[in-house]
Amino acid sequence: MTLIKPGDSQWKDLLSQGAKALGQAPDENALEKCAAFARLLAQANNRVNLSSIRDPRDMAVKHFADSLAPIPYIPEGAKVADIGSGAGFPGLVLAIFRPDLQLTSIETIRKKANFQRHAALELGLSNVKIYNIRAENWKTEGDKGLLFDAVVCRALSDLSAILSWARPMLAPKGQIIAMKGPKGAQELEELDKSCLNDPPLKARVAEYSLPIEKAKRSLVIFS
Ligand SMILES: C[S@@+](CC[C@H](N)C(=O)[O-])C[C@H]1O[C@@H](n2cnc3c(N)ncnc32)[C@H](O)[C@@H]1O
Repeated sequence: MTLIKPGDSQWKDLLSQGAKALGQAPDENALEKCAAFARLLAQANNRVNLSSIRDPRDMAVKHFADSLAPIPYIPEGAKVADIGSGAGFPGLVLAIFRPDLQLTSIETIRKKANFQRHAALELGLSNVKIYNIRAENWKTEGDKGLLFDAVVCRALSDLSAILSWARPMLAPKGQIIAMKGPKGAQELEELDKSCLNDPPLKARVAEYSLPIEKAKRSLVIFS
């Protein structure tokens, strides 16, 4: 196996392959921004613990390519919140691949939110705002009155907690996209269905394969 480094040309090839497997045709500008983001994350992760995914291949596939899975479900020009965004996944990658989106990234741990601010500035991501708050405090501590067409999250919490945090942030007809591992359908099956009332939400599951690794992943989509 050849040695690949975060953000080098082989790393970009891997991400490009992963993006294509998920139906996205990445342009060179998006690939280069992701590469720069990967280099910043790798450097920062040497100093402070921001993410347990450190292997460059895993970064390309499990962080960057996987972050693209919600793209087909997000309408053009949408206002999107990523809650519990950690070091910026999927939010910052969505903002890079979809400059039409207005992306709000919400993360409660200060060092992670600060890293995202640094990365967004370095990468010139003018469509991103980062809030170091808890998602459930959006209405009081966030941008008052701003509601979202889509609230996405990955590896955040169980579905009932996600719904309780995301629902108050939704614009009319907004949707919640929870990125889950292989057991999204089972989690939805086990969800207390009273969580889907008032106002009513419909739920569905879209399964996909993590590119290259072929591991099963799922999106639980509430709309
Ligand atoms: C397992 S990490 C996942 C990070 C990122 N979404 C990813 O997939 O790489 C979960 C993140 O959610 C953040 N978090 C947990 N509860 C939160 C809340 N109520 N509001 C905002 N962030 C939260 C944690 O601080 C942590 O960074």
